[in-house]
Amino acid sequence: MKLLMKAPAKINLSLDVLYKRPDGYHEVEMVMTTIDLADRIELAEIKGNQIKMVSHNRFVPDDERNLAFQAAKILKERFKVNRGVSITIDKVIPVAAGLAGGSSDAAATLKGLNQLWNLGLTLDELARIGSEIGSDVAFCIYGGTALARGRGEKIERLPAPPNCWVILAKPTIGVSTSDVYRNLKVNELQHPNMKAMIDSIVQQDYEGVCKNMGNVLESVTLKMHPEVQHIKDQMKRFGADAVLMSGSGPTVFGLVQHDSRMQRIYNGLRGFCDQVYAVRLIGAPEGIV
Ligand SMILES: C[C@@](CO)(OP(=O)(O)O)[C@H](O)COP(=O)(O)OP(=O)(O)OC[C@H]1O[C@@H](n2ccc(N)nc2=O)[C@H](O)[C@@H]1O
Ligand SMILES: Nc1ncnc2c1ncn2[C@@H]1O[C@H](COP(=O)(O)OP(=O)(O)O)[C@@H](O)[C@H]1O
Repeated sequence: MKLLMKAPAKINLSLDVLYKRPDGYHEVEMVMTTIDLADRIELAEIKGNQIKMVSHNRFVPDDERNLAFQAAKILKERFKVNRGVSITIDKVIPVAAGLAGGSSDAAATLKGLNQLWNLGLTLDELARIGSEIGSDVAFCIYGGTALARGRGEKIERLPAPPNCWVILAKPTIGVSTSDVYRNLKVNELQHPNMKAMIDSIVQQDYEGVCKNMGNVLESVTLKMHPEVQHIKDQMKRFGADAVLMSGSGPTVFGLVQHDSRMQRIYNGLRGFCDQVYAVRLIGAPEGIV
């Protein structure tokens, strides 16, 4: 038997860091939402008792370092599953980009294998297992829009934000999430207004969402990589309503509601940035409006 899963990317509409914890992680508050840019994962039963990992992208490991492999391994060991599976990733989401591609692949693998192996786990149980793999995996299990706290694994679901286009531009640099957190000066941050962001989403106030976007990790990544600031400036100049870096970066996203303005920004950015996408916010979990 075979299963095809969609693994959508996320953006952080708002990302705040409250303090550094004794365990080395940072206590965060983030509003996250899924976008219509997704990897495709094929899960196929194979003979034997192995996990076979297939990836045709040179930046994506095809062994136990892959987060999807780790997801399968945890389920297999914890629930004593004596069956083989091959996991094939068709990579669409840019890698090491602040879009949670690896976390989303892990989440889709957990959800798919839960079905394929008839494990009967709830979303909450899958999210708890996912958070052992990475801080963003729990959010990716639920999808949609959520406030994430703790190190990112405590999820409170939110309604979908007002509909709009998301234009993404990724400069040709990779950013290490742990480097960004390590260089963060937690006492010198300009905190975004998380409550105003959540209220704007609940009230379907598009201008409010735009006005309250903020990401404290920009203070590190923009200094390390000035080209990210340059892309932000260009996106604003071409007419985006609001512009922000996603996660630890380096991907920059801009929001816009009008189709013609989206097209103008997209065409403008294509002139000097290789990886540019224009997608819709999904905002609600698949199948739920
Ligand atoms: C910054 C964010 C925002 O959504 O996303 P990305 O930019 O990676 O997409 C997340 O917080 C990233 O989540 P994720 O990529 O799953 O992080 P993990 O694998 O758990 O951790 C990678 C490293 O980042 C640091 N880390 C991560 C999360 C956190 N709350 N505090 C931390 O200090 C730790 O040093 C950890 O070793
Ligand atoms: N399935 C996967 N897809 C992408 N990267 C993966 C995957 N599994 C492991 N990785 C590793 O995780 C690193 C971060 O990848 P990714 O999840 O795309 O970025 P981010 O954490 O910025 O959202 C990559 O450099 C890659 O080596």
